[in-house]
Amino acid sequence: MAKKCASGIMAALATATFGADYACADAPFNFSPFSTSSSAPQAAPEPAKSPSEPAAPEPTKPRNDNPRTTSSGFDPEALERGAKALREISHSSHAKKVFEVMKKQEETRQQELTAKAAEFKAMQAQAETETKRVVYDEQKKLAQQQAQTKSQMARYEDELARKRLQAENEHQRARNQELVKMQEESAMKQEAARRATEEQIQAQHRQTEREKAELERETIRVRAFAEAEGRAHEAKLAEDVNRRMLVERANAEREKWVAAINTTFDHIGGGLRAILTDQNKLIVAVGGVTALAAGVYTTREGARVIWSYVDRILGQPSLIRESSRGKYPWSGLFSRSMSTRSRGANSSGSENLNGFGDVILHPSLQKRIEQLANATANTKAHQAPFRNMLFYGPPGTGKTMAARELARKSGLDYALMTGGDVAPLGSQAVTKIHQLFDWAKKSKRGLLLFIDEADAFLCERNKTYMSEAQRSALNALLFRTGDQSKDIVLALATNRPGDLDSAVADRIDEVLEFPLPGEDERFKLLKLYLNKYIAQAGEREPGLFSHLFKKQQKQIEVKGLNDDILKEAATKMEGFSGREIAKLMASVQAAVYGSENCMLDPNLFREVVDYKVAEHQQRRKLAGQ
Ligand SMILES: Nc1ncnc2c1ncn2[C@@H]1O[C@H](COP(=O)(O)OP(=O)(O)OP(=O)(O)O)[C@@H](O)[C@H]1O
Repeated sequence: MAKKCASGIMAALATATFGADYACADAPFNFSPFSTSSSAPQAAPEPAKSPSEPAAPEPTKPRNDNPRTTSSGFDPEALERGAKALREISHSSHAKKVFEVMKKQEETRQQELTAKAAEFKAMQAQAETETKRVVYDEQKKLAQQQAQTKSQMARYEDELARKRLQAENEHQRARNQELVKMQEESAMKQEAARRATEEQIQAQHRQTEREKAELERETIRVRAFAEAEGRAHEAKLAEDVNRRMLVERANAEREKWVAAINTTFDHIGGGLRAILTDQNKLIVAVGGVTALAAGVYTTREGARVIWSYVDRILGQPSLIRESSRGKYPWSGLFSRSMSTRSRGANSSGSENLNGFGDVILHPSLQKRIEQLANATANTKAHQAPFRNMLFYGPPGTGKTMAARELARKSGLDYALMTGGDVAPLGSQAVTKIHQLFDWAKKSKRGLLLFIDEADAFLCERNKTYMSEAQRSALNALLFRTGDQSKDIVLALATNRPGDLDSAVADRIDEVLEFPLPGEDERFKLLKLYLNKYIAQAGEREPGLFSHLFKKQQKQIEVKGLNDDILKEAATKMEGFSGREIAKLMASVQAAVYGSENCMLDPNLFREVVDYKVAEHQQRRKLAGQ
C-alpha cells in the first residue's frame, strides 16, 4: 500500500512539474490512480528507419475529457492529486515506510535510468558506428564508383585518343598520298621540262654544229685564200730568179736547137729527094711506115690489156695513196733499196738529231711511240695479235709522220689511205675495202694500215647525212677488223676523235694525243726545217737518176742566224703546228730566193716570221679561237 502511494505521489508530482511528456517518459512509475497520461511505456528511440520501410502507427494518447490546462499549458490537477496523496501519506501510519519505498523506488528508477542512459549511449555509439560504417561504405562505394568512372573516363579518353590518332593517321596518310601524287606530278613536270630542255639543247647543239661547220667551211675558204695568196706571193718572189735563170737557159737551148734543126733538115731533105726520084724506094718506104704504124698500135693495145690484168692481180688497191710496199711486188725491192740509201744519206742529219726520223715530238710522246714500235716488233716476232691505235690532235702535228716512223721502227710495211677517198667510191666502196684488206694480208712483214682523216669515213653510223654506201663501207671495215689480226695494225688519225663510231672506238687498243708543239719542239722544228730548206737547199736528193730528172736548187748562204734568233722565233710562234712551221721555213726559202744576193740574214728571217705570226693570228681570229 505504501509502495503504491509513493508511486502515485511521484507520478502526480512529476506530471505537475514537467507535464504529460515527462509522465510518458516515466512509464514504470505510472500508477493508475494518479496518472493522467498514457500508462503504456514510452519506447526507446529507434534507429533511423530506411525510407522504404512502412511508417509505424502513431502511439495513441489517452483521452482527456476535462482538460484543465491553463493558457500557458500548465495542468494543476496533478499537483492537486499529489498534494492530496501527500496529505494522505502524512496522515498515514505508514508514511515513513512510504517514503522509504519511494526513496527506494526513486533509486531503482535512477539506476534504471542510468542503465537506460548507458544503453542509450551504447545504442547511440552503435548508431554512430553504424552511421560511420554506412558513411565508410558509401565513401568506399563512391570511391569505387569514382575509380570506375575514372577508369571509364581513362578508357574513354584512351579510346578517344586512339580514334584521334587513327583519324590523324588517316589524315596523314591522305596527305602523304596527296604529297606523293603531287611529287609524282612534279617529277613528271620536271621530266617533261628536262626533256624539253634536252631537246632545246640538242636543237641548240645542232644549230651550233651547223654554225661550226659553216665557220669551218668559211675558215677553210679563208685559209685556202690566204694560202693561195701566200703561194702567189712566194711565187712572185721566186719568179724573178727563175725568169733570169730561164732566160739564160732558153738562150743556150735555142742556139743548140737551131743548130740541130738545121742539120736534121739537111739530112731529111737529102733523103726525101732520093726516095722521090727512085720509085722502088718510094714503095718500100710507104709499106715500111704502114707496117710500123700497125705494129705500134697492136703492141700498145696488147700491152694495155696485159697491164690492166697484172695491175688487177698484183697491183696496189686504188684506195692506197702511199705505201712502203710500192705499187707492185718487185717495186718493193727497188724502193726499199732506195729508202735504205736515202736513210743512209740522211743518217748524218735528222735521224741523229732526235732519234726519230724527221719527226719532232714531245719527249714523252716520242718515248711512248718508241715503246709501241718495240712492242709491235716483238708482237710480230712472237706471232701474237697486233694492237690497233688511234692518233688524234690538231692538224699538222705529225700524226702521219709518226705512223710512218712507227711502221719503219717496228719493221712493218706501211700503207696510207685517206678517209675522204671512200665516200666518192659509192657502191664500189665495199669491194675496195675488201680488196684493200686482202692486199694488206699479203704482206709478209705485216702491214700498218694508216687511215688519215678517219672521221670522214668512220664517223657515227646513225648520222643522218651518212650515205648508204658509206655506211656499208664502214660495216665492211668493222667486219674485217672484228677479230684481232696478226697481219694488220690499224692506225687511225683524226682531228675529231669524238666523231668516231663507237664500234670503231671499241677496236682501238692504244690512244695517243698529238698536241701542238711546245716551245722546245718549235725550236727543234725550226732547226730541222732550216737545215732542210735552207742549209741543204743546193744539195741533190740522193737517188740513181735524180741528177737527170731533178733541177738543182741554188745554194743559200746563211749569215748570223744563231740558236738565240731561232729561240726568239720559237717563242713568238705560240700555237703553230708542225706543218705551219715547215711552211714558214718554205716561205723563208722563197724570200731568200727572191732576194738579190740569195742570202739569209736575221733581218730577213725575222721579217718572214713576223709576217707569218700575224697571218696565223689573223687566221685564228677568223676561226673564232
Ligand atoms: N712533229 C713534226 N715533226 C716534223 N714535222 C712535222 C711535224 N708535224 C708536222 N710536221 C710537218 O707537217 C707536215 C704534215 O705532217 P703530218 O701529215 O704528219 O700531220 P698530220 O698530223 O697527219 O696532219 P693532218 O691531221 O692534217 O693529216 C709534215 O710533212 C711535216 O712537214
